[in-house]
Amino acid sequence: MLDIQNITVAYHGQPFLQDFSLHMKRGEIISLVGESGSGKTTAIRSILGLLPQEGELVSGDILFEGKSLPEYSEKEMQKLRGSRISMIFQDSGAMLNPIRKIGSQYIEYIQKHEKLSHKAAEEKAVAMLEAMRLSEPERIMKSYGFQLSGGMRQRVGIAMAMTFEPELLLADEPTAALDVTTQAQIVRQMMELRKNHGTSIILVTHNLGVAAYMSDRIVVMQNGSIVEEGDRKTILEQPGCAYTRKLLAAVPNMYGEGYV
Ligand SMILES: Nc1ncnc2c1ncn2[C@@H]1O[C@H](COP(=O)(O)OP(=O)(O)OP(=O)(O)O)[C@@H](O)[C@H]1O
Repeated sequence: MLDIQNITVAYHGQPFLQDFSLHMKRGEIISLVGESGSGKTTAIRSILGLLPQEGELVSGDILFEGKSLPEYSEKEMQKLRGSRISMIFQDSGAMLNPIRKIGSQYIEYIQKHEKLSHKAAEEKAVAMLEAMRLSEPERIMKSYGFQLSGGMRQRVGIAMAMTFEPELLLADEPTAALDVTTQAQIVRQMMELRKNHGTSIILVTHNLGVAAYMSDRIVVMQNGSIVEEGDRKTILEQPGCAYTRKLLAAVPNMYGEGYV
């Protein structure tokens, strides 16, 4: 479903992400792991054409269901984002407008992608918030972002990203800022999305525990390149490269569901 072919991304004209390739099947979960600055975010932002101004995709191609994403117009991309491909960030809640109530933003977002009455859109939003195990969804709809905790805001952002059961979910450190219980809930929610809708997920994470728990495959990155990739078991039990071993050694206790 997604085929990233040898892409190179430059910042200020200097190539950084080099020759990055990734082939992904429907319903697959792949984690990108690596130290800060290794290029994980750059890789997933290029898929959606959301590189910062200084960044540029200089070569390679990204095929989504056989179509070249870099050839999409901005309008076509906007239609794709948030419906067929969604992205969640470490602080998705920060994308909410602070001076508007959550409900009106959520309803507007739904109506942008689907022809629904105000009432039907509202019901859909409330149902998604409930699915994120947010209690009192009606109250949340009437709140401003600052009236919610960071973890609640994050779950609102994730609910929005999941509203249209995307075919591909790009998750950039989605649980990093959350407490362990909320982390586990969100991880389960993502797994359910895959189970119920066959969503493919690319997860960027520092947390090898989360990567170990969720992914079918793990891709290890360093300095803008892939240094190792393989199925979860191989990477965790027989890492081939010293850098992967170092990352693994830095995780105190990564086995067992208790970690996530
Ligand atoms: N806006 C930018 N302008 C210039 N260089 C950038 C910019 N964004 C990223 N870079 C370069 O790309 C490198 C990788 O950044 P990226 O965010 O992709 O890494 P990462 O592995 O996701 O790191 P982190 O885990 O800290 O988010 C940075 O160290 C920097 O050199």
